[in-house]
Amino acid sequence: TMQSDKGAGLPDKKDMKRSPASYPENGPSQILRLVLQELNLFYSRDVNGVCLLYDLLHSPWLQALLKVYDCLQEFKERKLVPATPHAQTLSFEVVEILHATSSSPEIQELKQILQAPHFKALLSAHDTVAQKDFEPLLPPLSDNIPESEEAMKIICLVKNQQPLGATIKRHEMTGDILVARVIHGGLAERSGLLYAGDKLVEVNGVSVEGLDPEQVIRILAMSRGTVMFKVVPVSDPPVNNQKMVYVRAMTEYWPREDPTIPCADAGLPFQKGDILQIVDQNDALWWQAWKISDLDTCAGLIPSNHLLKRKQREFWWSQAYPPHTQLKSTISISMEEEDDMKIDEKCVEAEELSEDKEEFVGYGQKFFIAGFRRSMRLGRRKSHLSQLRASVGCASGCYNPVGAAYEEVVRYQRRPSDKHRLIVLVGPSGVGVNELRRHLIELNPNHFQSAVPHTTRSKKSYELDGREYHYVSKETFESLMYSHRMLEYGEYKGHLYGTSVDAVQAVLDEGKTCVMDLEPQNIQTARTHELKPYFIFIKPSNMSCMKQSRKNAKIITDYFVDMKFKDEDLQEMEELAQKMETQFGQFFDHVIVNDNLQEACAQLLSAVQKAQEEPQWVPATWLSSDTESG
Ligand SMILES: Nc1ncnc2c1ncn2[C@@H]1O[C@H](COP(=O)(O)OP(=O)(O)OP(=O)(O)O)[C@@H](O)[C@H]1O
Repeated sequence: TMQSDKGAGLPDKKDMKRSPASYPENGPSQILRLVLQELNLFYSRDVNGVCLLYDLLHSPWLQALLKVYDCLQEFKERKLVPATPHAQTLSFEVVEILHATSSSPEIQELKQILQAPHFKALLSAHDTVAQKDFEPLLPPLSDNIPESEEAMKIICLVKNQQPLGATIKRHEMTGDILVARVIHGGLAERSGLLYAGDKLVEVNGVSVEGLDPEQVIRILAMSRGTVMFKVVPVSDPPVNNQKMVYVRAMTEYWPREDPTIPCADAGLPFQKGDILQIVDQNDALWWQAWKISDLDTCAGLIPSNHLLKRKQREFWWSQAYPPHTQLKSTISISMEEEDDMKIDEKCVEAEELSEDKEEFVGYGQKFFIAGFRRSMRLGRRKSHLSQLRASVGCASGCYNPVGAAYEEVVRYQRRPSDKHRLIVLVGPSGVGVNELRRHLIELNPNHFQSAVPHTTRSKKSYELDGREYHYVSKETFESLMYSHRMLEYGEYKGHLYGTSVDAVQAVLDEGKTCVMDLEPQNIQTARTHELKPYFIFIKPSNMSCMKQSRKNAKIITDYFVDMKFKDEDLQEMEELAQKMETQFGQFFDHVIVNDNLQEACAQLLSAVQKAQEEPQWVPATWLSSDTESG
């Protein structure tokens, strides 16, 4: 019964839909009135619980609240314009008038309301909004401030045992102590209060006037908890709107050994090949950077590209950068005269034949692996020896240009549709580069492949063009050389041997991974966007381990066949590896120590898979040339 009764008393739905603002008589207070009328009927009939509900709904506070709600609804849709922006003044005037009028209880009440603090505050807020006066108002400056007076800022920083993250310097002309730079991610920078160029006036209440920067630093060092600075702020604080760049360090840098660094503590040491994120290049000489392997510390100072190149040039002659050579036992022989070479010919030729057999049957495989020929490997070494010889005693030939100190890099993730990256193994002669390469290819010969090298020697009866070698004329070979289409080449017994870019491309075009080894001098030739090579450095273990693991290993020389490693060979291999790392370490994407062969093979396989499947840092130019061509 209640439902039907209630329904009868309610306004019909059509009316309800209309906006309560335009018909306030249909608003909640009106509805309440109607509900109360209905409840009244039940009240008289004494239905259980109705009294309680009636009293609740009848309560004056609820009715007042709903009236306020109705009014707000009404005003919500109107654009409000203040009747006056000076309600406070008006209120004062009204109070004045009320004072002068004869007092009645109503007048007394009105005076009380108008003078109550919360009402005055309400009017004040009203006027502020009405006048749209949202700016803070500063007291006017007094007229007698001298022209030279500078605005000061007092800054308190809680040190908490961390460095301040700012450096200071003395202005050459004025002798003022200035904030030289604020280190990214450091305390000062995070506070957002101290800027490069701010002039220090006081530190912890001590005036710095006439002090040396070192003395100021001593004051700073003594303060443990809070440091208080009084500074004259720089007129236009520098804004850092540079985009962040990632670079590969092409050289190493040790701030503690650099007497020119403004603050050795703030320096960032790095090694060749480290990836750095440069966050500030505002200064022409000193940049700020993070090592991506160590992002939670604050940034450090590094020399700018220009400055580091200059430093490299200065240190150039004092550093040993000998070109990579092979083991001495082979060098000493090769450096001797032609006669020795002749004695040797038979041995090598015989050896090459036996190696051929090995390639066909020795490994019990049905496939053929090109590019492991002894003559080719020896030829390549020879070419470096001749380079070495040519540079001896030739002043201009000794010039080794210094490249960029940093190389911009980007993250590259190979998409499944992209060609595989070329895998290049680099290592000192005899370390096992070819052993590892051969093992990798044998693991999955359908996926891993060598490139077929070129030669100018004539084809032997049992060979096939394009299988052992591409047999080409000297002219063709030389034109490939001169047009930079040869990744490496050398001469052996009057014949040229080498691996071309196209031979590598042919493997990649088949959707396979090309695996090759290169002398480190040729790394730069191979570093192109079309091959996107991934360099793995194969390195010997320590002497005692090597002696053990190389007990039965044989060195390849062009003189002795199947010669065992002597201690000095191993010693020399270690030295060569060190030199290679010093000179070319920046190019190595991965390093494997070849001690236990099985372990080294497993590491190689996993590194190669990561190179193809996981994001890696590559020179930025590789990707920009991709977009240009695509
Ligand atoms: N981890 C290893 N344990 C034992 N012997 C090894 C290991 N790695 C390589 N060898 C052996 O060392 C010798 C030299 O290896 P390999 O011919 O691969 O050297 P390389 O680095 O290719 O040198 P080169 O460039 O002079 O040809 C071979 O007899 C090889 O079997």
